[in-house]
Amino acid sequence: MKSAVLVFPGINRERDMARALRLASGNETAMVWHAETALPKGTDLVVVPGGFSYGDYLRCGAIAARAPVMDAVRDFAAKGGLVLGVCNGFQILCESGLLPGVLMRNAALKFVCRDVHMKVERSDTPFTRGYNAGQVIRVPVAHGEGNYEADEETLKRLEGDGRVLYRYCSADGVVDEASNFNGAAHSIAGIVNERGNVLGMMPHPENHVEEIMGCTDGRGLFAGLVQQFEKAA
Ligand SMILES: NC(=O)CC[C@H](N)C(=O)O
Repeated sequence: MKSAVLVFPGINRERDMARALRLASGNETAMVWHAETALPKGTDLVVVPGGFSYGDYLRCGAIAARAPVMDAVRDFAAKGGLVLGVCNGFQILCESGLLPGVLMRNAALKFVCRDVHMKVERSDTPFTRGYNAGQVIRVPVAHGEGNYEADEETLKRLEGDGRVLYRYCSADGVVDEASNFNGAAHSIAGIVNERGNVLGMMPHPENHVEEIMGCTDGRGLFAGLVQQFEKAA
């Protein structure tokens, strides 16, 4: 699997992401600067990583969404290429129109940095095939604007089409107000676009991939993506 990680000024998780991708795939990852107008030839997966692009000015992700490289990402996605956005990456994908909805300030208006749990809603997608449907995984979050919101019609379509792939829950899988730490509509942690090739999620699976991190629950996402390309080869 050939992956490309985008780099914007203020991003800080790009190396964690590149490491997780390398551990899973055995290949080096291309780092692509925001001012580029093309992606490396043969790219299978584009990752928009987490951080504080452009200092979170205006709204998280609003400026990065207008960077030159995002036109190339839009073309790539339009051709069916896989795009993964994590945290600030999810915000950038929403701001760039690749995903519906918006990430608002966390309900308690505080930055939250801790481990949370989320449920994998289905396992028959490139972004979840490394897990079982209904599996509960532990993942870190670190964000101030993770409260996913969309209009009623959009939420209905997301649910009806099975496009909510990850949902916040308790350690034993209960989806309720208590486990919905940032106030997201329908406890949404991650969604895909209509075609199913663009995923945005707030938690950081790349930070739970090695024993030394205290948890390896994030591995499934990367292993599943690698499997996807092994299958295609
Ligand atoms: N870890 C991140 O990507 C943080 C995203 C964004 N800066 C926020 O605070 O919401």
